Amino acid sequence: MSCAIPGSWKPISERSTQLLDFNGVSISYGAVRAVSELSFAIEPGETVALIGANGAGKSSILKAIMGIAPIRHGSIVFENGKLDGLRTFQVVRRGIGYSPEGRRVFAATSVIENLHAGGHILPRPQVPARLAQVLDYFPRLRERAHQASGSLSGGEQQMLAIGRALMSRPRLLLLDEPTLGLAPVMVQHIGEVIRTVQAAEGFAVLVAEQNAVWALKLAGRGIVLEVGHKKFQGRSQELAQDPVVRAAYLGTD
Ligand SMILES: Nc1ncnc2c1ncn2[C@@H]1O[C@H](COP(=O)(O)OP(=O)(O)OP(=O)(O)O)[C@@H](O)[C@H]1O
Repeated sequence: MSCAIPGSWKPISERSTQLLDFNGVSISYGAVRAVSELSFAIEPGETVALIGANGAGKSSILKAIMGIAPIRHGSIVFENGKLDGLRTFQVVRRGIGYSPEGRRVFAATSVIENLHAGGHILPRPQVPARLAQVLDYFPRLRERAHQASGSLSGGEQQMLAIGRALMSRPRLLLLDEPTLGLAPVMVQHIGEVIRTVQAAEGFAVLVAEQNAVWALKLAGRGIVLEVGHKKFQGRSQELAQDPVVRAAYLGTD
């Protein structure tokens, strides 16, 4: 097994400004082991891509951070506080936003109501300003503010899911398969919006994606997973040029 570890990648003990420390974490669903003793860290403001085939464990990692998937071993530390055992709303309160796989917008309620749901941890007086800011980031959502969310296109629902996650002003944004099922033009647009908002707000992003080409363009670093194990990690450019990674995960050789 080859593993690209660039010079800039330092062991956790040598880092000073770590935002998230995912440390030796195993995730199991009954007898099914989804992730085995996996470790990685995220620094403030950076974007990290989790890539790998179906069932590699990408979603489970995000769900474990959000307190949705069960952690069997290891610990998850965010800004020096353990997340283990916290419920999802408590994780959001700590500063992590989550856009789940499949968007999971509340279909019968309006765009505005969905966004309000994402902002429930904010002090009430701050909600209108944050709502206006998120609608500035996504003008299409402003145009559709009072429309039922279930009537939006797939791309618009994805924007809504990201906008809802942004409402809580996260310092780490988790995105699960944000390009799934979207047309190429929308895939590109979603990437541009994420980059623009991130530049404005400075949060870090952890994105789980099967579209490895897109994810490695968005992210500075990538972690390639195979059945719950880290197979490769490195700077995105290096991974994108690695012949083994290209053949196995990028559909190129
Ligand atoms: N709720 C669950 N109950 C039992 N097994 C599960 C559950 N969720 C995930 N798994 C299993 O855990 C493993 C990892 O799944 P996970 O969804 O994390 O992978 P993934 O890389 O995100 O794949 P996908 O892109 O298909 O979502 C798979 O073998 C999957 O079948």
